Amino acid sequence: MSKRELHPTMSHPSETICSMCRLFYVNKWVLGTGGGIGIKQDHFAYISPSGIEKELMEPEQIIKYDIQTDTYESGAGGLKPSACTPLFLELFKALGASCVIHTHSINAVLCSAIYENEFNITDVEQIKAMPKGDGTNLRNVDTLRIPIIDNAPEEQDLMPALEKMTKEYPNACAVLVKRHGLFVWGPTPKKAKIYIESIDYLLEVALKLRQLGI
Ligand SMILES: CSC[C@@H](O)[C@@H](O)C(=O)COP(=O)(O)O
Ligand SMILES: [Zn+2]
Repeated sequence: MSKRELHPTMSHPSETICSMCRLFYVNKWVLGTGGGIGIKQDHFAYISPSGIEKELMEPEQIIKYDIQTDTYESGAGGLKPSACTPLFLELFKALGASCVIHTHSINAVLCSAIYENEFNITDVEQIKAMPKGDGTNLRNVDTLRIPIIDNAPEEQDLMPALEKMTKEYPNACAVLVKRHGLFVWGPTPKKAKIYIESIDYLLEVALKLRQLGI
């Protein structure tokens, strides 16, 4: 993925969504149509379409959703926006995110099953890539906390738990959904990418430390 593809003024959000999904597919984060991305720009949200292989998406298939009117233009082939659209919109509105990434990463699914209500980790260098919520980053000795909410039969049914989470964790940049996956957000696509890469790495470290009994 080139620097240009993550630069808000150099690349269209639809291109950024497609190139990030191709990258995430290699990590097995968006296999079998799972996962998706929403990017907010002005009063529009660019959202991956529902039910298609996310690594094969083309920019013209990305849905342009008007946040003010709650309407959208169908992507090429009459595609609908992701089932995660209400969750993306809520994270834009409640926490000021501009990019939300959803994956079905194996590390996320395993950690969501092992930890009860919150994943937490401290004393790992990569924690320093994570935001504290006040414009600075956490220190390696700080604790990164990621809330965990229960899964639901349909994505829209996750809304009450997501809304509760945004009030209890106003500085959060991620939430795990039990046995489902991970949502990570940031003020730009580039930052959201850095956060999700760091979080997945930290989830894997936690799983391996546990396996080793450390
Ligand atoms: C493998 S189906 C997964 C979906 O139910 C959902 O959780 C998901 O991640 C993607 O939904 P989509 O509507 O295709 O954007
Ligand atoms: Zn999902």
